[in-house]
Amino acid sequence: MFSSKLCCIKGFSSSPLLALKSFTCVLIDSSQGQCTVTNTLAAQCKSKPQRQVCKTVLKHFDAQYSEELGEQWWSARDVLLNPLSWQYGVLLNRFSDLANLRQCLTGLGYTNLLPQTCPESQSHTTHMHLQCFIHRDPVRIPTQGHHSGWLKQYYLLNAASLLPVLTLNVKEGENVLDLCAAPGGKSLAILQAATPGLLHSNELDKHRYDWLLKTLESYFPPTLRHLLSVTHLDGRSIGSMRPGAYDKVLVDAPCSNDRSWLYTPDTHQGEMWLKERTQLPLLQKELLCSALAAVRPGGVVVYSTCTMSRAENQSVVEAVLASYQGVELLDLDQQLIDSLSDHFYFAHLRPSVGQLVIPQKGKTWGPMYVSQLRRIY
Ligand SMILES: C[S@@+](CC[C@H](N)C(=O)[O-])C[C@H]1O[C@@H](n2cnc3c(N)ncnc32)[C@H](O)[C@@H]1O
Repeated sequence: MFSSKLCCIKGFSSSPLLALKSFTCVLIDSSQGQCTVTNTLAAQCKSKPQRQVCKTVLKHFDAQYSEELGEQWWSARDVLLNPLSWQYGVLLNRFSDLANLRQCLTGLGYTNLLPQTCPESQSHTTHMHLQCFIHRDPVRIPTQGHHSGWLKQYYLLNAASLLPVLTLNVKEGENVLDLCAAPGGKSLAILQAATPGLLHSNELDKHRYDWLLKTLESYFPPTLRHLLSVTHLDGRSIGSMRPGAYDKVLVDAPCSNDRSWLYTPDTHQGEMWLKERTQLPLLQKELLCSALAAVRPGGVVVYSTCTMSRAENQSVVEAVLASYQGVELLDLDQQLIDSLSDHFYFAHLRPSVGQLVIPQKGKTWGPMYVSQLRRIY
């Protein structure tokens, strides 16, 4: 029987998302560097009810993904239908007081996703600052609450979300646009990887824009906030408003989020989403074109989604490449792919445009699609 650990950071409330039956609670006092296993906390932890799979969405996925991904879909499906097997990444905040947190995580069996020594010859130097701890088991530590004037120590995420940021490979002083930024996980990861000259994080939805502001405030020190610009605009207009203004642009596009759609609370909502799904590729193409207009000649645009859908991934990139002059498709860095292959399963794509991480047993990260384009002129 699988057994999972739940960590409680002293002084912060815990909010476990999974059923408690098979949990061991772990108390971390990171200021002392001690990790104490205790079952007494179990009684204090309240679980959320198990989520129900939406049969309408599952049926749709079965038809589409078995055709697009073949056997790979059926093994991804097993993981998606078993939330108790899901892994969670812990992205450390280099601006916070980390005290002995690294040591505690290591003591609990966490390892760093990215190598921390990077020979000169390697092109991906952004690995150096970015520290994401992962566990081979479905261990989840609690999120930290917002306290004004205090910087959070870590951000929980699907570790495959770092692939677009690693591909963007932001260098010190570069001007970067995160076109669809809320709730802010990737903006935050960009700021961990390097200190840009400017990070412009944009979000269309007002509620999510407020959430984005809060994320940045919780993780980034006031002394460096002049490096940030946060806007509430339609990303489709930024290309014409600020042509050629950025060295790098990330388009983490609105998409059919396979993981959460599968757990749509009611069938009617599921049906609505599946209808809306057909509209997404047009929006995604417009956002990608806007990003290409916003990047300088020679600059790089990374397009990403958290769906496995070919129509929202390869087909969007192919359509933009066919219609937009002076743009080329770049392969993702092979050293990066190789270094992540121990943890991520990269799907075999047809056509092979970009890279797609899909969940598999023991490597439950993803879905995450990433492709990289360069504006030539
Ligand atoms: C996949 S989410 C982004 C996640 C974010 N990058 C992160 O890592 O936390 C896509 C976001 O795009 C926003 N969005 C949708 N349409 C948009 C548009 N036209 N312009 C800008 N943002 C948009 C959505 O509200 C949503 O917050």
